[in-house]
Amino acid sequence: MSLGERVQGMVELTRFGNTVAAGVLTFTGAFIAGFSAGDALAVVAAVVATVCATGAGNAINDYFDRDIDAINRPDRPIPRGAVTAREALWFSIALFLGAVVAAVTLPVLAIAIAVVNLLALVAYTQLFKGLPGVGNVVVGYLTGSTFLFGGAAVGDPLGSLVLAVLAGLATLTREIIKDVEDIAGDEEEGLRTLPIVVGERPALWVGAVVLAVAIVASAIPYVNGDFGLAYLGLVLPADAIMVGASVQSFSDPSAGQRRIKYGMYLAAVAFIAGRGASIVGITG
Ligand SMILES: CC(C)=CCC/C(C)=C/CC/C(C)=C/CC/C(C)=C/COC[C@H](O)COP(=O)(O)O
Ligand SMILES: CC(C)=CCC/C(C)=C/CC/C(C)=C/CC/C(C)=C/COP(=O)(O)OP(=O)(O)O
Ligand SMILES: [Mg+2]
Repeated sequence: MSLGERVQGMVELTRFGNTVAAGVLTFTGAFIAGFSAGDALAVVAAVVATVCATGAGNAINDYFDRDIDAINRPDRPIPRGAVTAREALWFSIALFLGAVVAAVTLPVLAIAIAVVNLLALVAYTQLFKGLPGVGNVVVGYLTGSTFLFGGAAVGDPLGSLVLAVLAGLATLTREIIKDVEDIAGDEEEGLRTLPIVVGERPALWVGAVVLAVAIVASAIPYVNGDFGLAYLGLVLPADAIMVGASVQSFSDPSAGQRRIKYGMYLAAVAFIAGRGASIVGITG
């Protein structure tokens, strides 16, 4: 393999798009909680810690999954020979260290969230992924926690609590649907994911109920007066996209989980717009 192919393999190991998205979520958490110019360094450190941690988590997932991926995902960097398993492991360790170095500069609560998250990322593939629903809850927690982490970095972890809980619930639903999509491969690997244990339709119903709770709760920032019409005007279409996606997941899980992700991005934009409007004094 040429140097270029190895570097491309390393970048792919991190799932670059997802790592950048996770960094944006942490920045959003800090923005919703409220930051000033004096928080700039802490926000940068929190974003760097999130990007490194997510890249490390994805790389170590491919390291542990290398035999399974040789069958199910032969295009991934380790099975196709772009990077060796050892290189992937060392790359992941380097990224974990980068996350630790960035995180130790933050307030103690942010450090605590980082420690829990780094341990969860290391343990995910071997410990949580194969237990019914547990891996899904862990990924939901990790995604939601990025907002808490951004808030904690600027001294207000609870400032983005509603956003964190909604993101965690919507991610939980999406992960359950993704497990329905992956039943064939996961069964071959001997994993006990939720749809394998309880059946496809019951699992999709669990996902639908979790999403329904999140959608009802998405009214809270408007009802309690934190955000105004800018929020409502964007979160309602986001809710509608996610309801449609949940219904679609019963006939086409793959399309359903992709559509939920679009709804989640629009919901995140609704929070940013709601906060932006309240900063400039538009409260209606
Ligand atoms: C009901 C309601 C209003 C919910 C709020 C939803 C919200 C604000 C979500 C924000 C979080 C968000 C935009 C997440 C983006 C998706 C993401 C990066 C999820 C974490 O990824 C884990 C997953 O395993 C990666 O999968 P894939 O995308 O298939 O590579
Ligand atoms: C705030 C801090 C410090 C960290 C946040 C870290 C975040 C946002 C993680 C979210 C993304 C995540 C859960 C990554 C972990 C690795 C993972 C679940 C990878 C998915 O790998 P695939 O190979 O696609 O799926 P499976 O291995 O689960 O089948
Ligand atoms: Mg994997």
